[in-house]
Amino acid sequence: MNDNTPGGSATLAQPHHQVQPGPTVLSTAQLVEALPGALRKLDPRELLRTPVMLIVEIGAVATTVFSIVDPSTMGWLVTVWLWLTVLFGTLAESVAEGRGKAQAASLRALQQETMARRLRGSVDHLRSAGDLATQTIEEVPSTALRAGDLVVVEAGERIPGDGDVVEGVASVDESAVTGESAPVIRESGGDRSAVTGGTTVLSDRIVVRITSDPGQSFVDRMIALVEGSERQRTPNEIALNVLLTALTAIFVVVVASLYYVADYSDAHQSVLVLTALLVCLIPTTIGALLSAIGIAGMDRLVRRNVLAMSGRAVEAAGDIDVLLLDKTGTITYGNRQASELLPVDGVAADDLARAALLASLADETPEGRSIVTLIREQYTGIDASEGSAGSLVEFSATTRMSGLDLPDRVIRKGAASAVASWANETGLPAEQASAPQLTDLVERVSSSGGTPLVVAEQVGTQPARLLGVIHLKDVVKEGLRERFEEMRAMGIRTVMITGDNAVTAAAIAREAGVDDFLAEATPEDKLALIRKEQQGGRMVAMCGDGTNDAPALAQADVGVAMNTGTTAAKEAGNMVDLDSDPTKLIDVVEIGKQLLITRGALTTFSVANDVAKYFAILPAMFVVAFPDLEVLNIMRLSSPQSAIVSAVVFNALIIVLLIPLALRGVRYRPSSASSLLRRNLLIYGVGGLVAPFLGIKLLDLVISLIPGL
Ligand SMILES: Nc1ncnc2c1ncn2[C@@H]1O[C@H](COP(=O)(O)OP(=O)(O)OP(=O)(O)O)[C@@H](O)[C@H]1O
Ligand SMILES: [K+]
Ligand SMILES: [Mg+2]
Repeated sequence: MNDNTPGGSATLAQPHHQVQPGPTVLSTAQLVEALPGALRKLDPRELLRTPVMLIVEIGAVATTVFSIVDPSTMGWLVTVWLWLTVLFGTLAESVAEGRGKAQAASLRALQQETMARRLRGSVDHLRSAGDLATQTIEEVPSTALRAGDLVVVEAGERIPGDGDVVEGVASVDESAVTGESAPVIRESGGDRSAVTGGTTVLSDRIVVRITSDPGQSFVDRMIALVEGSERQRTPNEIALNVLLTALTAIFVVVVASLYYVADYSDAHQSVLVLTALLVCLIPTTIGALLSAIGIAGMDRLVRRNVLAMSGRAVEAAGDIDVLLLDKTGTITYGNRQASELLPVDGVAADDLARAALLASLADETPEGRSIVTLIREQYTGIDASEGSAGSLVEFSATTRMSGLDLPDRVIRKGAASAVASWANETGLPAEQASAPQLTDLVERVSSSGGTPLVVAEQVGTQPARLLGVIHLKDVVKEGLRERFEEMRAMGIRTVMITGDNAVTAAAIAREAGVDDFLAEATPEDKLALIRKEQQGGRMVAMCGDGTNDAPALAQADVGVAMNTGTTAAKEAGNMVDLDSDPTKLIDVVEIGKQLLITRGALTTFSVANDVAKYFAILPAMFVVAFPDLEVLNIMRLSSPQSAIVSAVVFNALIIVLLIPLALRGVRYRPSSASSLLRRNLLIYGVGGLVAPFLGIKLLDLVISLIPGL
């Protein structure tokens, strides 16, 4: 299993795969499907979230009562169209939600109950008792699994729940979740240990520690996400909603006082006319489409295989200044494999091999296992039986070393600087800890982009001896350079952060085409770098895959975890990229910007529209009482009644016409914020002012043909 199969999916060469373009018009099927949901949303308690639409509904109730008491053609026309206005609003939201339904249905198929083979006892207890997979096994339904349970999964079986591989290596078919058919490697110890419930093991046998309780799995969260049921409104969206509500409240007061003013000046206005006026003046267009815009933004991300757990992060992505990327597993495929052993002068190759083997026998990381494989293949006959008497010193990202403590000696392997300072502590003089020959070997490996692990041994209480270097190789993912260039054009600086040494980091940074790098970084350093950037007022995105990236992923404004990464990383970030493609951030940024622009454009359009409608209705209402208002009657509509009905109909139709735009998003082209603003004000502001004049005039020509108007 230790071949060089990329750990990520193989989709990197074609980052924009399978993105269906959004609809340009609504299909009848879509509308019919969305209708039941739209009707349910007419419940006033649901409408409380969008007070603008609640006011329209109250208005519709008022005109219904009015029309029953005092029936007229105009009364019923206004009433019907007011109800349609509310319905079009709920329909927009329902259509937006509907787009995720098919995907949710296929995800639900992954949740079917399977039998799981659960091990009795804790992992440590089982491990000390021998091979995990031969322990007592009980069959339980997958729904009975709880976080902490251990299960065995073999080739051909479905993984019964989310978890981390604690023993073994397997190739896994994750296509049901990621849509990518190439199998991925999942293995214990490293950053590729997380498995998703519902995916299938293709080869070998793994022991998985379940990490989620029923109902809280990754697939559960995905379903909630694509259905939009868990959508939290973002601070921006809430602020805009408050603004729209305030505007609505002002118009309610204005129109109510108009009732008295009109009465006083003998130009009495009916509840019907005033309600129609109110609905035309309040920002119904954006009120109706606001929620659909947000849902559609999340949906566009899902279509690009990115799961955003928070809408706030999607909006933040629109303003990103810096992108930090972990190296191993993010920029590279994360399959660091031992490729050669390089002993220093005076050390026999077999002695280095034995020490390296001893230091790796119990090392469950992919690096450790690949060292064992290499030595077993190339240095046959090395005896490492004494290893069983030793105790493992596990690798940690903080010490950057691992090894074995034997009764008579201690063996360490790890990052050159870490091993050098350890050797120094055992009494090895500093100049010997960085002897020129060893430094040469380290340089040689590093400058090729490889990771050097220095191997050292301390016998008794003597100073440690440095034996040589293990060359770990990793492969940079394809197509990164062009995409990082695109980011540069968008004004985003890319910085690679790695626990590796500076020379390796520089080589990989050059190959991948990032702007800058930070080497020998501990998890704390990664976190500190993000804080520093944020304190400088910059918005930071972070892409990572490892448990050691988790704090940084949590701190970043946008934290994108690779799907190949650990459970800890996926839980810490606010997005997961199912394709494990760090350059996917470009799409995330574009969608974030597009979301903000679409909301701004439709708000501008909505308000401009309402201003224009004022000129259609007010002259019509008062022209009989005040003939002087004739100068304002620039639209020359056929009758006051027809004018009012036309305005109400236009107000409702414009919502339906704009649903496709709300769902698809306003087109985003990289350009400066100010030119974007200018362009949008021009199109949506001026467009919003002109549209009602044309629309209402045309409607009036038709509506005036109706008898009684
Ligand atoms: N199994 C291991 N035993 C000893 N040392 C290791 C082992 N694995 C990695 N190292 C050393 O520790 C350093 C840090 O490794 P780690 O996987 O934490 O990197 P990182 O911080 O995630 O950065 P990146 O993923 O970007 O390379 C490596 O560069 C390597 O020198
Ligand atoms: K309106
Ligand atoms: Mg890593």
